[in-house]
Amino acid sequence: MEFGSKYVYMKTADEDEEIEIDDGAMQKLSLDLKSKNEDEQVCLLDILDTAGQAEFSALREQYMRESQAFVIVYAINNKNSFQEALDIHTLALRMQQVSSVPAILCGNKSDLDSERQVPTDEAEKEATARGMAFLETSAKTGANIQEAFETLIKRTPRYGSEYKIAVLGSGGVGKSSVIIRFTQDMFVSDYDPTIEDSFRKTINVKGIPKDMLSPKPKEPPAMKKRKSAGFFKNPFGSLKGRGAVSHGAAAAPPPPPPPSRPSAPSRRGPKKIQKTKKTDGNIILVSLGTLENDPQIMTGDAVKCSNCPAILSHVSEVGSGESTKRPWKCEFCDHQNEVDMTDEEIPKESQVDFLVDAAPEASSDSEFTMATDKPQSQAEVVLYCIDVSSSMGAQTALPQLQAEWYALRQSNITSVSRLDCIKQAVQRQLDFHEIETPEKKAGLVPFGSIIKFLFERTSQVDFRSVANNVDELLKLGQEYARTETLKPLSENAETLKGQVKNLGLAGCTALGPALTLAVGFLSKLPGSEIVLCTDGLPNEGVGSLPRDPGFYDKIGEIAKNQQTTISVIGIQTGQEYEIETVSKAAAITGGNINLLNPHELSAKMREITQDVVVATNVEVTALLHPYLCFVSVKADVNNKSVAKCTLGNVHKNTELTFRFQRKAEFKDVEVPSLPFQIQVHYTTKDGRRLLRVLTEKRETTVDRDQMETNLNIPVVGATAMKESAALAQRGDLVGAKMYLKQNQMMSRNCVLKASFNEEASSAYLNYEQQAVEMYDEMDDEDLPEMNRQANMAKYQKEKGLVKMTAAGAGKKGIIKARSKPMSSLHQAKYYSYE
Ligand SMILES: Nc1nc2c(ncn2[C@@H]2O[C@H](COP(=O)(O)OP(=O)(O)OP(=O)(O)O)[C@@H](O)[C@H]2O)c(=O)[nH]1
Repeated sequence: MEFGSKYVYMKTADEDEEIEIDDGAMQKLSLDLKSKNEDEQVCLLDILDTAGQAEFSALREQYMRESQAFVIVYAINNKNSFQEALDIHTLALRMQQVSSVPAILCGNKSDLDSERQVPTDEAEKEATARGMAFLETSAKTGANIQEAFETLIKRTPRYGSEYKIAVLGSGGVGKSSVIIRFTQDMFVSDYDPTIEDSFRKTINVKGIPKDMLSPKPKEPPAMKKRKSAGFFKNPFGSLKGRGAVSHGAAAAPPPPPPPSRPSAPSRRGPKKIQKTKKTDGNIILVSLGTLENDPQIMTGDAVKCSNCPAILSHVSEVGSGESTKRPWKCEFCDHQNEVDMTDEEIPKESQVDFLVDAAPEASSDSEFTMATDKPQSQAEVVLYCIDVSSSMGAQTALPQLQAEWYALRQSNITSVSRLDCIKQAVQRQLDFHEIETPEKKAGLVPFGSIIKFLFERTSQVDFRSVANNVDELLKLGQEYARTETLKPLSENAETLKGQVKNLGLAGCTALGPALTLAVGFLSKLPGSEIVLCTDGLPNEGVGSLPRDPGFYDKIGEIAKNQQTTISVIGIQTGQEYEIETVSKAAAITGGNINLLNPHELSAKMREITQDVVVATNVEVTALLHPYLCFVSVKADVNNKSVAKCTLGNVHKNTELTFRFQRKAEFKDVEVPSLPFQIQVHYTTKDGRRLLRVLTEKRETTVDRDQMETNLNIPVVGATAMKESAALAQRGDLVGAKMYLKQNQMMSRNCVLKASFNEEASSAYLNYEQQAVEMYDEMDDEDLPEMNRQANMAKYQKEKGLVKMTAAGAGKKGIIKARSKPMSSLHQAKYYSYE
C-alpha cells in the first residue's frame, strides 16, 4: 500500500480552495535542473532498451528515427555481434538522414577476455572511422559503464536537461545488463530477451564541451516525436498511422513520418477558464502483483471487529488480560471487542496473510474430467482464437528499415500477410511454452466461416444452427470440453505447430461464435486465458458488427465470472471502431488489448505471456476511518468509508487506486493519525484461498503546504493519469484535461517547495513528460473525439507507470529482474530463429 502524500490531508470537499485553470495546451513547466557545481550539468536520461532479436526488430525503425543518441553494444566474445553493431550504426545514420550521429560503441563483456573474438584495436579503429566514441565495458563488473553514458552525453547537443537515448545491438550482448548496471548498479545473470523497456536516471556530468551546451537553436527531430519512457508501447498509437498496409499489393514504401505538430493550438477558440477545487495527495495505491509472492501465513484465523469490517492488525492495541478475554478497541470504529488470542497471534507486520481455504483435493469425479491423468490446475490452459477469414490475407509492407535489414541479410522479403504474422507469432509462443511451461495445455481455435478446435485432434464445430444464440454456443463449448482432449505441450507441441502452419484462409468472420465457444470450453478451468488474434471485422453470428455491439460486454462479463482472461491482439486496419468494440470483452476481464502493426505481433504475444495471472477470484475491500470517505469509487451505499471491488483475475501489473477525503460531518474533529486497511481475498495458483490484510497508520495535517511538500509524485502522477484517462473515456475530455493540469501544478509545487530535491524533481519531470504527451493526445484536433477517448485506454491500463515514474532510476529493471532463468535449450532455440 502506497500513499499519495506522507500526510492525510484533513480538508473536506467544501473547505479547500478553488483554482482557475485554462484549457489551453499543457505546457511543460520549465523546471531548470541546476547542479550546485558550475561546470556540471544535470542530465535526465530517458533510456530505451530495445529488442536484440530480429523477431522484434520492426520497432527499430522508430527508435532509430527518434532518438538523440545511441549506445551500440556488441559482445567482445561474439564476432557476429560486432558486425551487426556496425550495420546498426549504418542504419541509424540512414534513418536519421545524417552523416554522423551521437553514438558510442561498447564492446561489452570485457570480463570474458579469455573468450575474446573482437580485438580491442580493431573495434576502436572502426568506431573512430565512423565518428563514434568507443569503450569496452562489463555489465558484470561495472567497468566503464558510467563512463560510457557520460562520454555519450558529452557528444550529444543539449536541448534542455533531457536526453533520449536508445541502446541497440544484437540479442544477448548485454544491452539490458548494461542499463541495469548503470541505473541500479546491479547485475542480472539470467537471460530473458527484451521486447522493449524504458529506464530513467538523472546524473551530473562534468565538462560537457561548450559547443554541445549551446547547440544551434534548431530542435532535433528526435525530441518531439519519441514517446517518453513507459509510453513507447503504444497499442493505440498506431491510429495515427505506423507502417503501411496494402491489400494484396506489392510492397509500398512506408509513409513519411508525420510532421510534428506545432505546440500552440491553432484552431481552438479563446482559452476557456474553468474553476475547480484543488486536488490533493489523499490517494492509496495497491499493487496487486505482489500477490504472487510467497504469502507469510499467520497461524489461526483473522480476528474481525464485531462492529465493522476491520481486522485486527499490527496497529491494533490489544490490552493484556486473561488470554481468552483481551480487550481490543477497534481503531476504525472504537468498538470495544474482547478477543481470544495469544501475543504470537497478533500480527507484527503491515502485511499478513490468512488461510481461508486449503487447496481443494484433485478429484476424479469432477464434472469435467480432462483426458490427462493430472488434475487440471490453475492457469494451465491458453486458447489461441485465430481469425483466418479472408481479410487476414491482406499484405502488409515491411517497414523500410526492416526491409533494408533483410536485404542486408540477403533475403528479399518485402511484405507479409496478417495471417503469416499470426502464424509465426503463435508458433513462437508454443515454442516458448513448450520449454518454459511444458505442462501447460494449449489449443487453437481458428475461425472464419467455419470454426475448428485444433487440440490433440481436429474437430470442426457444427455451430451454424446456434450461431446467433450465446447460451447455446456456451453450452456447445462446454460439451466439447467433455469430449475434447487438451494434452500438455510436452506431448503435443509439434502437432499443434504443424496445425498452425497449415492454417488457410476461410471466408467470413464468425468471431463472436468462436469466442463464445472458447469461453464455454473454459468454463470449468478458472485462471485460463484466451488470446484473440483478429483484424476485427466480425460479420457472422453473435457479435456481428455493427448489428450486435452489446455482445462484447456480455461475453466479457461471462468470462470474468468464470475467471477466464481474454486478451485481444488486433491488427491495425483503419477500422478501429470494430476492434475497439471487440476489445470491450478483454477490458472487462482485465486482459490486454493491443492494436498493432502485424510486425509487432510476436512481441505482443510474448508480452501477454509475460504478464501472467498471479491470482484469481480476487476481491478487494478497502477500509477508511469513519472520519473519511471515498471519492469517486463505488463505496458501500450505507457506509462511504468501505469500498469493495471484485477483480477476477489479477496480473503482475494490476494496480488499484483509491481517493479519499474528510467527511463534512467530522469537520472539526482533531485527530493526530488515522488507520487504513486493505483486505484482499484471493485464490493462489496452487488453489489456496487466502486473505491478505494490509494495514497502515498515517499522520494527519490540515496544512496544505505540509501535505504538498510530502507528496509521493509517482503515486500522484500514476493516479492522475489513470483517472484522467477514465474521465476522457467517459467522454469528458475537458474535465480530464483540467484534472491532469491540476495534478501537474500540485506536483510542481511539491518540487518547488522541496527546494529542488533531486529525487522529487526527477520524478516530477518524468511525470510531466508523460502527462504532456497524454494531454496532447486528448487535445489532438486532427483525431475524431471518439478516437481520442479510445486512445486513453492505454493510459488507464498502462503498466508499470509507478515504477517508471519512481524517482531516479526507473525501477522497472528490478521488476524485470528475472525470477526464472531461461533454459539453455530455450536460448539455443531462440538464437536459431531466422
Ligand atoms: N560475463 C558477462 N555476462 C554478461 C555481461 N552483460 C550481460 N551478460 C549476460 O549476457 C546475457 C544477455 O544479457 P542481456 O542484458 O539480457 O542481453 P540483451 O542484449 O539485453 O539481450 P536481448 O534482450 O535479447 O536484446 C545474460 O545472461 C547476462 O547475464 C557482461 O558484461 N559480462
